[in-house]
Amino acid sequence: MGAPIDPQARARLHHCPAPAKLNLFLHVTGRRADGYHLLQSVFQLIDHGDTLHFDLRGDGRIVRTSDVPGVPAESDLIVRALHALRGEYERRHGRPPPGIDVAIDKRLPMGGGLGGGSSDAATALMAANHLWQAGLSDAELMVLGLPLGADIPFFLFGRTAFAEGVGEALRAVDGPDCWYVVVEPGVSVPTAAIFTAPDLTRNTKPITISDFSRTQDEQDTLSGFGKNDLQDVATRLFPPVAEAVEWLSGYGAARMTGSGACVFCAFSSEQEAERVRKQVPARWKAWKAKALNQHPMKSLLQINEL
Ligand SMILES: C[C@](O)(CO)[C@H](O)COP(=O)(O)OP(=O)(O)OC[C@H]1O[C@@H](n2ccc(N)nc2=O)[C@H](O)[C@@H]1O
Ligand SMILES: Nc1ncnc2c1ncn2[C@@H]1O[C@H](COP(=O)(O)OP(=O)(O)OP(=O)(O)O)[C@@H](O)[C@H]1O
Repeated sequence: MGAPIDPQARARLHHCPAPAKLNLFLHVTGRRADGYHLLQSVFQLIDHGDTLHFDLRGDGRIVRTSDVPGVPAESDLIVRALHALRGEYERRHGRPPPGIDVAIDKRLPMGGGLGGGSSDAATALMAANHLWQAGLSDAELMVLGLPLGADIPFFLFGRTAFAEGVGEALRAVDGPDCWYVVVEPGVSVPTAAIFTAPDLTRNTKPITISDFSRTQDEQDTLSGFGKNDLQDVATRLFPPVAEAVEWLSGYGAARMTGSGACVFCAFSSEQEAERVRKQVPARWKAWKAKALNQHPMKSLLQINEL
């Protein structure tokens, strides 16, 4: 049995955004002793993603009320993140928190390189921390989230970020003010298959944060900085990804995000992005999205604090 629901506290948070991320570039600079790869990347939030709904329960249970095809509830990163937060709550407060129902409107494709599962988990941590009044700082939530997904700390950080390590060392950078067209090539790319490929580039020379920031100041930011070191392997193993890169490259500096499969290209206006989106061949799903400079949960929670 969880703690009784405080009638003064708000008992629900509906329409919570879990936005996607794009990796504007992604360099593999080495490998850790445990096999995980050291990365350098700029993570950019965009205004397209999943939507989550939370309701407190009186019985202490954590219940996913919607079906996510291919993801059983017990392995869902949302549910696993909520269990981790419940454990931390119990350690701090000496009693379990109230329970919680979570419903998911899933829009982001799995194995898309858009960080969907990690973003869902980060939104769940922010929402439950608020509803349970658990009192964890963002930094403490990041520590809870990192073992579950390398991108979770970024989503909790909630700003355009220069990331190092496996994605946990984050520094805020000014991101571009632009629109993206994102093409879903219709395949799901397992991240592990890309990182274990023998011919993966693993020795890109490390850059500094100012190498990136300087190009943002001086150059046309839409032409793209660096490259995605995972792209050569992913396009070889998954031909639809190669086709999407080739097609979108006809309109600008197109590139894959994360370990794929999705491919994106930046445009300076919504109209230009819409014009290109309309021409995407019908065999692919495609959408446009705006670059965000702050995670929308941050403002939503501030409003709820008032
Ligand atoms: C590549 C990125 O999409 C960049 O945003 C992410 O770092 C991927 O993070 P993720 O989806 O949370 O990846 P995980 O599901 O933890 O990793 C799957 C597998 O990919 C490999 N992996 C992942 C991340 C990393 N930095 N090095 C790796 O070698 C590991 O074999 C791991 O077992
Ligand atoms: N809530 C969730 N949403 C999506 N996938 C989840 C979720 N929980 C667990 N998973 C598992 O995580 C896997 C990767 O999904 P995800 O959408 O995070 O991939 P991705 O977009 O390629 O992410 P990344 O950019 O981090 O590699 C899925 O195949 C699924 O098995």
